[in-house]
Amino acid sequence: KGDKRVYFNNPMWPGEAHSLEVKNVLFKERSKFQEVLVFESATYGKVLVLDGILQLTEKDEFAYQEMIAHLPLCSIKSPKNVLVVGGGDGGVLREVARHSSVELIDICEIDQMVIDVSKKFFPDLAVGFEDPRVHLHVEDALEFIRHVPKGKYDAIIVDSSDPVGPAQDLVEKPFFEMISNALRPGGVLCNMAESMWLHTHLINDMIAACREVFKGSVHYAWANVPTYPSGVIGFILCSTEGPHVDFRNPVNPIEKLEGAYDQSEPKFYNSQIHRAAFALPSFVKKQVSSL
Ligand SMILES: NCCCN[C@H]1CC[C@H](N)CC1
Repeated sequence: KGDKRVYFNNPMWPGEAHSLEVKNVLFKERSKFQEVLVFESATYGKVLVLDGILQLTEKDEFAYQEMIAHLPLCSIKSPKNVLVVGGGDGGVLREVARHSSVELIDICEIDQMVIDVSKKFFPDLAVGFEDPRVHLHVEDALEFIRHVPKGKYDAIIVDSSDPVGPAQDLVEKPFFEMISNALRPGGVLCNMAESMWLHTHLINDMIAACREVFKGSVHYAWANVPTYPSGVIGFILCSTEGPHVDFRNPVNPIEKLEGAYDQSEPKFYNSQIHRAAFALPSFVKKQVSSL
């Protein structure tokens, strides 16, 4: 058939590979941290790839950006101060900005090239940077979080790439301890947590570390994102000791929020999907509860 394809094979998911047909390559350079690739796909719009790992496509990015933002923010009454770690494409910022109670959105992204590339090729995601509440910090999150005053944030969202390379430190206990310190009592963390089909050990290690650090509650949730490996992506939701957070009953339902950018509702997230995200297949329940 002669179509050109990019193959997403990686040692993290041996023996398998997802591929997308390429129409043309739009950008390919090495930043200080990683290779940044943008291509126009045949059927999923433009695609962002970091070190050979698919980060997002225009067609299905909203599933991930909405879930990682609204699962935590709809679980607490009126979030005010929010920190986004990673997320340099701006998609999570776009979703956080839907919450009118939010007054401050700090974002800490290590790679300026990701931000520049998103503004050039993914304007519907980079729109997130235009909100006046957004304060951009281009630096290593490990350094940034070390200097955050105790209890500053109501919610922290870690929109990281895979823990190989720049994001390696973001899945370890010292980082979680600094995150916990930066959250108020009853504050919430939402962390990208890979695939229940592919990353059992990593998920176990992350949940075990979170259970030691976060004395409120720790839950695993998941969503379908067709272009991520195995078609699903997980999230770990944690709350610090203090006012109880019941992640499975959103106290701040999205239905009553109006979009900061347009009046359209989120395209994937809603209160039923919120509840469903915490319903786990039995093999995962057993694995997670046994930790
Ligand atoms: N902000 C774009 C999404 C980044 N999250 C992805 C989740 C799946 C991973 N294999 C790669 C990063």
